[in-house]
Amino acid sequence: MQTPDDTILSVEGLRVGFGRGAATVTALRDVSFTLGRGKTLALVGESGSGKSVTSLALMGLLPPSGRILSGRLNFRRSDGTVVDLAGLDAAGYRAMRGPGISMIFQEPMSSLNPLFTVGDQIGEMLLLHENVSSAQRDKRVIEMLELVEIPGAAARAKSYPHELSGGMRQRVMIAMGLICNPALLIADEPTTALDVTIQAQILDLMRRLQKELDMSILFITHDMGVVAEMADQVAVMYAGAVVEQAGVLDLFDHTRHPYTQGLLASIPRDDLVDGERLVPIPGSVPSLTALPSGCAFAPRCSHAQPECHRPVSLEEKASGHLSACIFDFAGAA
Ligand SMILES: Nc1ncnc2c1ncn2[C@@H]1O[C@H](COP(=O)(O)OP(=O)(O)OP(=O)(O)O)[C@@H](O)[C@H]1O
Repeated sequence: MQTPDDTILSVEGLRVGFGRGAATVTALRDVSFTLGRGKTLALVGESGSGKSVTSLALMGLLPPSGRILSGRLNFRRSDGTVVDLAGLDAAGYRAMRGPGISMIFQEPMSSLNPLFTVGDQIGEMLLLHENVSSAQRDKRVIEMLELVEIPGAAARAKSYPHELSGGMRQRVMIAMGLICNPALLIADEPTTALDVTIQAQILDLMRRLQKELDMSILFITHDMGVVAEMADQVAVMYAGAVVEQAGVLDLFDHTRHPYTQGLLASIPRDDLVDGERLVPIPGSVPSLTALPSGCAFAPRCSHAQPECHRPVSLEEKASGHLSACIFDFAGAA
């Protein structure tokens, strides 16, 4: 399939398994989504739906027990050529990380080395990917710390991670993610560990940097409030597959998949009036080793019919709005 010019990433039928032979557990069953150039796609879903495994597969960072079973991960490089990331070897991935795709994680303390200054760690990323002198490296590190609005950047570059607050550490992680000017940034719950004020500042910063650096962002979150603030497009995951993808307004206003409707009905909102209650989705996420046949959400779905136990795939129900439900519920949640 051709990747259109305005698409930076097109994931098609990604399947990832853990373990070997008959004991293989398929964690991603058929993940498909597209991300437009310069846009933010939020990947949303409950815990265990496969968001992190998707991002690790994209980065070539699956643990040794995990492997891509099938699928294409078409990524458009800055020079316009398209590469299938699933076909890269270790050296190919190393070259791609940094200038092509870079990732920031939820918990900076586990990603930063406590024994090195933050300046050294940001600079190391640059040395891995670009042939720069140590003076150029130090200059770029300080410029980067200024870009992520760390006050007293030159002095802060000499700090160790434990000397910084949680919000400042997350800014350092963003600086590390951006120093090689990536075309695509994968942000895995980057603000979950922060309090709401700092979270808002980090989200503002990411939006500003996205515009300035013309970057595409794959934003992983389970927080629909963050989705509403950050995303242009949304892909909703359930039990290792994407069940709905649409533009953010379309997804909120014309929710088509019953699982997404359930997710939206179960989040706290400011506009609930007295007497209105949050409605949790009944039941729990199925085990990957005992998935029902057909639609994996059917056992929890109030609209389920006998035909839901036949295979179902993600299909375009309206322009740019895809849903993996045999019915079409295009109302508000
Ligand atoms: N190393 C592993 N070995 C075996 N199974 C794994 C491994 N890593 C993840 N999985 C399984 O893959 C599935 C998807 O996990 P993943 O971490 O991607 O979910 P998630 O949507 O990111 O959840 P969370 O929001 O809690 O991070 C889960 O069922 C998980 O148990």
